[in-house]
Amino acid sequence: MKKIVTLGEIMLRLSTKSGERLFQADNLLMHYGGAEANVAVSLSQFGHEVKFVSKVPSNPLGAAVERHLQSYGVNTNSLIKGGERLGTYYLESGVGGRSAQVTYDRKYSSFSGLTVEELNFDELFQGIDLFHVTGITLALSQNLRDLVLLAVKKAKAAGIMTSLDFNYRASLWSQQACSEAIKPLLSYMDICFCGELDAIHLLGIEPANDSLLKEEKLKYYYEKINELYPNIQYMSSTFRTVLSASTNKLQGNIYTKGELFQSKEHLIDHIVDRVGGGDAFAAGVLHGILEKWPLSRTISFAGMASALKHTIHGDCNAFTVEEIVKVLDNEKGKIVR
Ligand SMILES: O=C(O)C(=O)C[C@H](O)[C@H](O)CO
Repeated sequence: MKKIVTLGEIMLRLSTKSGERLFQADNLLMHYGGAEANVAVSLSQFGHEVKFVSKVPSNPLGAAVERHLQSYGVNTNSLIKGGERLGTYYLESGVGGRSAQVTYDRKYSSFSGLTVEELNFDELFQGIDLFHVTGITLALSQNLRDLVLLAVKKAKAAGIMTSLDFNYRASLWSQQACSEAIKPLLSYMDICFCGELDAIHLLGIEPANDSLLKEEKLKYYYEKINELYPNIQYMSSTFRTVLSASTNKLQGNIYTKGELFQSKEHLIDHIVDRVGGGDAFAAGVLHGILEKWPLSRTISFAGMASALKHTIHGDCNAFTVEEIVKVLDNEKGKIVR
């Protein structure tokens, strides 16, 4: 069991039933989610001691978020109470060729107002093995950009492994602004979740030769990123092919020291909910790295963790290591007795 801190925003998610536009809905389904919270939940399900750091309002919604996290075993002692409101997002579910649509309503949230003065990183990072953040937090306010930069510097100085999921969200900010905020973090990161589009549009890397296979292209991008930021130990991403809103193909990739390891390509049909699939994947990768598993096993586990997430409602993955490994060993379709 390792000790982990993740920091980010958790929101109320309100989603339409399948087959309904947002403006038609008279009933919305409630869940709680946020990239870093989703990773915290997964890693807690994997048996780690995980602290989620955030700020939520001091009202029944803030209390509900806390109970949600606690129900998955996440430590909420560093959940600060205060500020104006819980960020919210609306999800119009996709069907067939119509993809899902997210509408954020998160301005002036309690989390976006969180400042450096409210946290004591020296205390927070004591005995911690891994600190995980995502680019979403950087998009929310200047104080959060300052806070994340300070946090990763402090984590690195304390010898803690650091991880960043780029998680670019176009509706929150421009590529230019994201690029400016992300680059200063990269000299302090050990693990990065990023792919081809991040390399080109956020890090300014020259596009790979089009004649290359997609694996060769990814290796090219990771090599180029490593030339700029040699301290990054692992880079990871998924290849996703969207066949329809309910059928995707997904394959995991992890790269280290010039070598790329891949999971099998999962055909995920009958998708129940794909939100949080990337976070389930990231948590799987982080678990394998923390447990010093061979990277071939790490990436198979992460790919399967993500595939399983697509079968359940909400943003969080709710599978244990044993359950994921059992499906990996057993593959699908068989009755588990
Ligand atoms: O989109 C966001 O900002 C979220 O954090 C909501 C979701 O939980 C997240 O996108 C899933 O990765």
